[in-house]
Amino acid sequence: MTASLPFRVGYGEDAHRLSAGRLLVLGGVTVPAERGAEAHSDGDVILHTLADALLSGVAAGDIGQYFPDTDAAWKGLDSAHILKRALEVVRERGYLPGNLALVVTLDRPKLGPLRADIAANVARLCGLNPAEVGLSFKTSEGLAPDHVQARATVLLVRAGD
Ligand SMILES: Nc1ccn([C@@H]2O[C@H](COP(=O)(O)O)[C@@H](O)[C@H]2O)c(=O)n1
Ligand SMILES: C[C@@]1(CO)OP(=O)(O)OP(=O)(O)OC[C@H]1O
Repeated sequence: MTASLPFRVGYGEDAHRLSAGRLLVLGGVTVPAERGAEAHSDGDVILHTLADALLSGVAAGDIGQYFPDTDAAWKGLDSAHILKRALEVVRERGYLPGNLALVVTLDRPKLGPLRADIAANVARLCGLNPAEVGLSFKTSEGLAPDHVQARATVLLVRAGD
């Protein structure tokens, strides 16, 4: 792919069921919670959705193609590795992340007190300033109390511009 466009946009989503005995990891930060995400990996919906958004921005598929959940090698995987691979693909195609807009839907616990920590860690993993990481939290208003979900939009900027 030639980097013909100065900017590209990417979008991603991910959701996991909440279950007892699992850690709740969001943006690489372990959140004190009674339940965590059921998943093949660590179930970090922020990093999964972000990696999918990055890949979609350069039309490079999705994380399931790079890290199939049928492969035992990825069991318990730290999702920072998934994000790292997606960032490499974006760079190989001539782009860099500009800013990120993330939304997490979770009824409990409240995530507001962890907003700065999560944004700082996501920024660090992406090589960005925390001011480039927008993080919104929503409850499902009790409509989906047993899941955690994230959505992300990313701006990609042509490298070297
Ligand atoms: N897990 C969550 C969910 C929401 N918040 C914050 O609560 C406020 C109200 O959210 P609604 O979904 O009821 O509109 C909002 O300020 C969210 O940031 C939260 O901290 N943790
Ligand atoms: C990350 C992978 C691989 O460990 O598994 P999960 O942790 O279950 O996550 P999901 O968001 O369903 O998608 C991608 C998978 O291939």
